[in-house]
Amino acid sequence: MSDDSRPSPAPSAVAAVIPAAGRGVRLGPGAPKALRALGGTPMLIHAVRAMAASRAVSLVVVVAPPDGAAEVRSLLDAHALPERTDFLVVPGGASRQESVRLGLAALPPGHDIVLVHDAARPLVPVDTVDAVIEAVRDGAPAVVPALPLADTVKQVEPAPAPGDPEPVVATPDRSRLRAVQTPQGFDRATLVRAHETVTGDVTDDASMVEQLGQPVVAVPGHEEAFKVTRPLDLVLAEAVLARRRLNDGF
Ligand SMILES: Nc1ccn([C@@H]2O[C@H](COP(=O)(O)OP(=O)(O)OP(=O)(O)O)[C@@H](O)[C@H]2O)c(=O)n1
Ligand SMILES: C[C@](O)(CO)[C@H](O)COP(=O)(O)O
Repeated sequence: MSDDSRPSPAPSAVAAVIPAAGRGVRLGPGAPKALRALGGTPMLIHAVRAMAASRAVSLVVVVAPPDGAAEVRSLLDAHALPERTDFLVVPGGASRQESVRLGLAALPPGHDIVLVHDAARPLVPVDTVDAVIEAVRDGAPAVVPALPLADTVKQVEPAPAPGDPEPVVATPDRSRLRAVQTPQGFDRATLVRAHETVTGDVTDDASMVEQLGQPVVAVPGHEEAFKVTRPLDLVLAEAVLARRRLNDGF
């Protein structure tokens, strides 16, 4: 049989882990951030739909606030979600890293590619999700969606005394810096090893893979994949959603 006549292997199954267990302190007082409304629908539901919008994603694991797993299950039941996707809910931990680890531990066998996506990035477009998956399928152990920076970045030293200005010590070359988003995509075994091995504080999963010495690559991110962190981000998210609804004619 020639190479051309061989059937192509089935593409690896993809699961998405959505850490949604944070309080959202920077957003201000209220319900846990992932449960707050955006366009009348909980932010988490937007994030779940964004992952399930990819036809490659067959399982979504939601990592709920530690005391909110039942509420999250009810929310998933109450909102329309694609039937081709399975959903699991597990309680989260005290840090994002811990929550992702708990989500990974709940993954059944059979999903060789894992996306990790912040509930706090509810509006990531499906093309970005698919671009990350494609890069993992092409052989990268870890993939991040990333954007060039719009601002010049300064490195500072701590202020000599509280309230004093911070001394600027360097201006890194902006052309080589990227602002990194989610979903980050991984070969599952690599991500599991990273979470078993790396113990220090980190702010994203790809940096754990970097610490293993494995390559991480960046694909283009999207401006609508921004993270809802502070109150102004919620205003922007509402505006993006309103624009989408206008464009879609509903
Ligand atoms: N213990 C935690 C902390 C954070 N997250 C999740 O990690 C993502 C990114 O975190 P961030 O935006 O910092 O959310 P919060 O931790 O909720 O925000 P803050 O730091 O303002 O409290 C969010 O989807 C958040 O729910 C989590 O699952 N478990
Ligand atoms: C994972 C992340 O969204 C990539 O930019 C980011 O690092 C999360 O940071 P946070 O301070 O926990 O929101």
